[in-house]
Amino acid sequence: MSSSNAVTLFPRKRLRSSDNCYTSRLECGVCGEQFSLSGDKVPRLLLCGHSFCHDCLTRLPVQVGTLVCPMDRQITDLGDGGVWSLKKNFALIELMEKLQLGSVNRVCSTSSMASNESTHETNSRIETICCDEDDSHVASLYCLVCCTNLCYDCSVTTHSTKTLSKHRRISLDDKPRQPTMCPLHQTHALEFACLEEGCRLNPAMCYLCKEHGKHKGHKHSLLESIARTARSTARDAVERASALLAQVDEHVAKTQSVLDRIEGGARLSSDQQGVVIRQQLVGTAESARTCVREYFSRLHEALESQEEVALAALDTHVRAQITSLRRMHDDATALRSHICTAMSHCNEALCQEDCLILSARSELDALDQMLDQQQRQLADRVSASSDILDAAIPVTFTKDNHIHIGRKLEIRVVTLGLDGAGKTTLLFKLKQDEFMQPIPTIGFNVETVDYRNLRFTVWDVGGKHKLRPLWKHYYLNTQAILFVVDCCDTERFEEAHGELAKLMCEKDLRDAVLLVLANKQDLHGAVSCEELITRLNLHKLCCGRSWRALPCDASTGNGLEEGLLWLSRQLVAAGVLEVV
Ligand SMILES: Nc1nc2c(ncn2[C@@H]2O[C@H](COP(=O)(O)OP(=O)(O)OP(=O)(O)O)[C@@H](O)[C@H]2O)c(=O)[nH]1
Ligand SMILES: [Mg+2]
Repeated sequence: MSSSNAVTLFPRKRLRSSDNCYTSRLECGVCGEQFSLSGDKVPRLLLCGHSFCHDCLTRLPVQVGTLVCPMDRQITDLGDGGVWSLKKNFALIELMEKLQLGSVNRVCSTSSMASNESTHETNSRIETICCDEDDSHVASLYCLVCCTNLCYDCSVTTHSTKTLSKHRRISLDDKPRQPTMCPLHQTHALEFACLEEGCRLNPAMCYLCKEHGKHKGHKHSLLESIARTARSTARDAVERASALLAQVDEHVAKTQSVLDRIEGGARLSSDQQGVVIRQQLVGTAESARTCVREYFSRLHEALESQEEVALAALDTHVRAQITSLRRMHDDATALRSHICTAMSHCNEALCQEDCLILSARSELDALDQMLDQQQRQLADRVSASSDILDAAIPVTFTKDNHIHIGRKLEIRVVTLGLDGAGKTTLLFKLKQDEFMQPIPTIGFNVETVDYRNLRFTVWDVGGKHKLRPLWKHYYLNTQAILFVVDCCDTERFEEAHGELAKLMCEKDLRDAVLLVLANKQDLHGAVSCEELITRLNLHKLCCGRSWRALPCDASTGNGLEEGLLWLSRQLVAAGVLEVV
């Protein structure tokens, strides 16, 4: 084999500085080329102890069956076999094998160090072995004769001769592994694995360990088959890990992209001409903050304008009240002066003699009449202006922030429900705090019920079947519906449900709040309010409306106060303010 075809066991680039000291000893002293494990460059020993490659030895001059060492000129007998009869330098070959193994291990350890940088890269480096002929090529074949890793091209070029082309080359995956020798019996390879639990830490053994040594009689298996299983497990794990890694990468990218979208900030991108553009992106967090700020800014503006309207209404009210009070005050002062004048006339008359007082009789009668008249007028004026003569200025706000100034804010309520549910009884309990036995209502009853600074005008309409078509005439401007149900009359729950369902569809009652009164709780057999809610399916029926169901009974009035409070909270902003 020519030197160009010589199998290079140690690609020069792979040798570390510590390996350089071996290099000179692994080179033939004649041609200066590296020894190989076999073939033309295999080292052979002369009797003097020097080694030269087989190729060079065949070129040295043979004199009478002897060779002269080119180093110390000592003579070695060749015998019949010529150069082939010289022993190979096995010590050197073994050293070269060990160095080769060390080189492979270093490749692996380099790969594992790189795993800290990226597990992906690690996987590919473990798989990648360089071609021994050219480091820049990736090996895919292994020559069983030359013991070299080769890429396809180098395999063709280095094995082009007739002899070398017969070398068997196999896929790198099928490359036979070097057997590991037993540390106790160095001539025997580790071929078996001990399966005993106690030998778990160090299960590999050679034939001697198995038959006669410390693993004698232990259960065992072939090291190769166990290693194959372990390798297959490792391969599966690598596959699964790489699939998982892809998922994790995707997840990491996604979380980062969401973070970027939330946080915003500077982004670099390039346009079609490749010019890098810096963009400042607004994150969604900042957009949401802007949205909140804008909403409250609009709300502040609306509230400020509503406040101005309310203050203007209050000022107008106060101005009107003051004007009326001043006029009333002036009138009263003028009246007082009239009365004083009349009094002094009367006092003067009292001092007159009898005949003189007689002549003043008609004048005194007129004065008397005038006093009567003034007294009546004053009483009328005082009763008509009871509101004006109150220094308190109660204010109430509706849900849409409109101001109501004065004692009572009027609320229109309509009481509906089946006949006999207790509507009229409840109305009288509210109005007069009395439990009455009313007759069935034909037509309607109407009463006002004062509650704090609200005045409820309650319309109670008869619930008999033939009267129900009249209910619709009471809907307009109704702010609240009281729907009364007799909780003892469970057989008519379905009928009650049907009537309530119709009410919920009425256009004029769209904005009215609904208070369902579970009445007659004092009677034995009355279902609870919770059960009524379920039986009438109120959550579904009243969905989207401001509604509540409360237990009550008209005999004691239990639950009515709570009902009025709930109504007032629904109808008036900030609840019901106490009159100042
Ligand atoms: N024990 C008890 N009886 C009640 C209660 N509420 C109403 N009643 C009685 O139930 C009956 C019917 O009451 P009404 O108030 O007339 O019923 P209504 O809903 O006005 O009936 P219509 O006017 O026909 O629509 C009367 O005998 C009431 O005394 C209650 O809470 N407890
Ligand atoms: Mg009635």
